[in-house]
Amino acid sequence: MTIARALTIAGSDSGGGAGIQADLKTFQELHVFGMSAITAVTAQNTVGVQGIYPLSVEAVLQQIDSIGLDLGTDAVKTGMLFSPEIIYGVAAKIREYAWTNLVVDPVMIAKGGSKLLQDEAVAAMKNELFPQALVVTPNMPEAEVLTGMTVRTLDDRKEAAKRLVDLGVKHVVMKGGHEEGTSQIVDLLYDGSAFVEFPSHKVLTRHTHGTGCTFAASITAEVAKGSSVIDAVAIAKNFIHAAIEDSLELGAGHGPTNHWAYRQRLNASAESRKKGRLE
Ligand SMILES: Nc1ncnc2c1ncn2[C@@H]1O[C@H](COP(=O)(O)OP(=O)(O)OP(=O)(O)O)[C@@H](O)[C@H]1O
Ligand SMILES: Cc1ncc(CO)c(N)n1
Repeated sequence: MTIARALTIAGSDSGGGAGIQADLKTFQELHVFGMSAITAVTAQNTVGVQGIYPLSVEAVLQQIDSIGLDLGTDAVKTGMLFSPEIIYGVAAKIREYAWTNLVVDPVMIAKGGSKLLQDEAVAAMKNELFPQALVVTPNMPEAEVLTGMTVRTLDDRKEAAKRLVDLGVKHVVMKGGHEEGTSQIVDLLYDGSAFVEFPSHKVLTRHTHGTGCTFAASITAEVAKGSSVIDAVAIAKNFIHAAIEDSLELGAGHGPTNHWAYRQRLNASAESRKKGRLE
């Protein structure tokens, strides 16, 4: 049996809902062996970010080498990268190991407003990481920073996606979680020639801590298993939707999503099919 492997290069969220913790839980749920290189340790919970402690560039790159020189990986996801120095180093390592299944979640700001990426790191991300990316997954505020344009409507998101493909990105998923005044959320996939829409109803909940990390980690896991990007996004959309719908109601603020909800639903439907056959 071949075992699909995925590496996340991201920040640690002590609260367990976002960052490295969300990524590894998601990889595991999708039957992918998860590995990590931590860029920064955050003291964080559902209420906010209480502290950010970036690691040295050397410490980040050594973790990547430990994986590159031994275990190898089938896909890589980047999340919170914090500084231009970390981005330059990470981009060089990804090039060195010729890791082409790269999913870049351009994490900038946590739900409470804390900065997880320095302003001067945006250019490094665009110049060094985007040209190597198979998929980039901006939310609407991130798309605005990356393109310099206002992103409110679906047409704005289509224009922003085109601008990101012009930077060398192969696929853009423009997430719609921040769209206001709608009962539907449409995530938009663009591959440089066509748009595919992934609609779902909007779950009315405040428990959306780490939705972006979990969504991008699901895409990474599916790509690691050999799925096409379009199939990976379809599964990721179902994974995050189940995780938001069956939320755990933890903490006093924006609680985490339920990383086992997708598997629980798959098991339940397999069980009822089995029962149907026996009856
Ligand atoms: N209330 C909701 N109901 C259903 N799906 C949602 C909801 N909020 C977000 N999503 C889905 O979650 C995924 C992440 O979208 P979003 O735009 O919220 O990312 P994000 O802002 O980067 O997340 P975060 O920064 O909290 O990790 C998308 O697939 C989006 O459709
Ligand atoms: C470590 C970390 N990465 C990403 C996010 C964005 O959800 C967060 N809140 N914390």
